[in-house]
Amino acid sequence: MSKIQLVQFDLDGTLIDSLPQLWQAVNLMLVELGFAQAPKQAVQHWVGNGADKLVERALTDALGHTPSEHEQQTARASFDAAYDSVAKHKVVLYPGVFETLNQLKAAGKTLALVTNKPYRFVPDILASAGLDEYFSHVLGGDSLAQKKPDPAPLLHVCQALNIAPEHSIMVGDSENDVLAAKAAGMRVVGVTYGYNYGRNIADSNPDWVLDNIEGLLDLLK
Ligand SMILES: O=C(O)COP(=O)(O)O
Ligand SMILES: [Mg+2]
Repeated sequence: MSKIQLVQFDLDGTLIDSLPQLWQAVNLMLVELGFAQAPKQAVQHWVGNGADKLVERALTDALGHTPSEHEQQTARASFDAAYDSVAKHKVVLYPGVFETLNQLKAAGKTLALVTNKPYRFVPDILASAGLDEYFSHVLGGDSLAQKKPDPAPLLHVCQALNIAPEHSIMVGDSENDVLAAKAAGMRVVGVTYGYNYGRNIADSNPDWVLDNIEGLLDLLK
């Protein structure tokens, strides 16, 4: 695996445990709209396809039906304001993240971040986590017309850096990461400690499954 030049990372559920802040923001939104709060596990299962889907899933659960365009827009504005106020609070990195990123950098790998989270939230979260100096490229879920599981963001990063997909690897916690990487012609590592709608990442058949991100260092030797 020494041929790998570029490592593309997912953010939520892979590098940081953002569920506490996402849960809090969803509940601030639900309360503002007059609904009951949602349990943490429900929110965990709604994360993965960006903020619009998170809001739509929470609203569908609260309303008992699919929200109208107007309901969705009102809720999304409420969620954005709430998440703006809490997203960068006490950002918790998973064990081994700094060590792994530092060693990959020291080994000369290029690192990129491809998240489905709307871009506007990402720089502050990275700065708060101490991760703002690591990535040559950072894409949010709304940076391009397509988001994961579409391969477009991963291929965009490869093209921008002039690195072939077979010389890149994706690391993520969700089937969206696995599907995007496979469609991009890239190998993929699934981490077991993230969200993935409460499902086992091994079921999505990533090329490797890791319980701790530090396992990457052995893989990429
Ligand atoms: O915002 C989401 O739904 C998931 O974000 P991620 O792609 O960083 O896991
Ligand atoms: Mg994720």
